[in-house]
Amino acid sequence: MNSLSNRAVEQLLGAPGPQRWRITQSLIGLTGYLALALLLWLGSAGEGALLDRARVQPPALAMLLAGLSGYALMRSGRNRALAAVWGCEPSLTLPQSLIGLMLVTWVYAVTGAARGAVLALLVVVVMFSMFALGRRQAVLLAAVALLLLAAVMHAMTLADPFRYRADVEAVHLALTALVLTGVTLLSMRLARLRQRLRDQRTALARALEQLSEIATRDDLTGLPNRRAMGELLLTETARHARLKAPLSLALLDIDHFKQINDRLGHAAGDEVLRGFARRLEAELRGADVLARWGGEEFLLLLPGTDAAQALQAVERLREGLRLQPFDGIEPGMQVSFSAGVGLCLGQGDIDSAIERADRALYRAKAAGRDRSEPA
Ligand SMILES: Nc1nc2c(ncn2[C@@H]2O[C@H](COP(=O)(O)OP(=O)(O)OP(=O)(O)O)[C@@H](O)[C@H]2O)c(=O)[nH]1
Repeated sequence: MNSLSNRAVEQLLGAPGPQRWRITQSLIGLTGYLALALLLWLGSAGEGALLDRARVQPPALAMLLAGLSGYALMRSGRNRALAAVWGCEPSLTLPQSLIGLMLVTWVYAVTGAARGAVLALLVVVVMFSMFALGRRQAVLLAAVALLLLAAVMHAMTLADPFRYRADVEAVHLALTALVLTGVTLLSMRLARLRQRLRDQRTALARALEQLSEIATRDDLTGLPNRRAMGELLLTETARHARLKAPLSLALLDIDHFKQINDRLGHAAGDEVLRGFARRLEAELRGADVLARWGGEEFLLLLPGTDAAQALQAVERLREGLRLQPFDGIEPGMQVSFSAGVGLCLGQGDIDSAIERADRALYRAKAAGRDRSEPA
């Protein structure tokens, strides 16, 4: 039963999303037109009716046609193509409101003594449209509504000055102008509030992005930090176990870094860390990830790489580093690193694999530095 009603809603309103909202709005418009056409029909029924059937029938039919075509346009999705051609938003609010205004002023012209009530409808059309329009379009729409009304009133006072007195029409026009001005000012305020809300949402999204960047990046080198690498290790080991592919990691430590700091200063030491990260990253393959593990220590993750290939990759990094001396910090300055390189056998092996790499790194340091040791 539930799925049946869901299917009926889907048939009527289309798939969920922004277009469904537009279709719903067009259905609300169609309902409004239907209600007004029904009122005109009822008001013109029977002997001595308030309204003249011959005069109200054409605008009533035109309203039905407009309501149905509005729904058909949205339901078929043709509104998007039209919006692209006209350069407006896909709800087609402005053209639809202009049609609504013309129809309502037409109804005003044919409803004789009952026409005063129609003015409220004019305000309703403008009010509904203003929620979707920008400030300039809102003012334009209110101005068009008043101009249309003034033109119809003028024509009526010329055609039948006894029934349509100029002073009564002028009062109608002035009151409508007053209400429309109020509605326009209110909608401008709403538009400002909506804009502020949009700006706040954008700022919030940007702040969240920055926060996640801060939480996962090392600010000195721009590399993923220890926390991000920890998460990556968990997902990558699980993925590689599923793929039954090897995964290696290498712990890299810059040699004699304390001396660099002591001799050149902490700021130069920072610059070396940045330059080291940049140089190594430039040599890495797309899938490999280098993270700052702490101090002058880096962890390299090599997906789809066995231990022998990982050792080769680390030696390629060493060669790349050798070819790019740190001239900007001190002419001819060479920076080297020692590394422990080995396989990681799965999620449960992450900590021990890092420990094995750390012990291998210690051996590389003990053996004279600037070399790699298998873990
Ligand atoms: N400039 C700078 N120095 C750092 C940073 N993090 C750690 N260090 C320094 O890195 C140095 C590491 O020194 P040690 O652990 O003795 O190692 P080392 O001098 O590289 O010697 P070996 O590793 O044995 O070759 C310490 O002096 C730390 O203060 C940093 O972010 N910036």
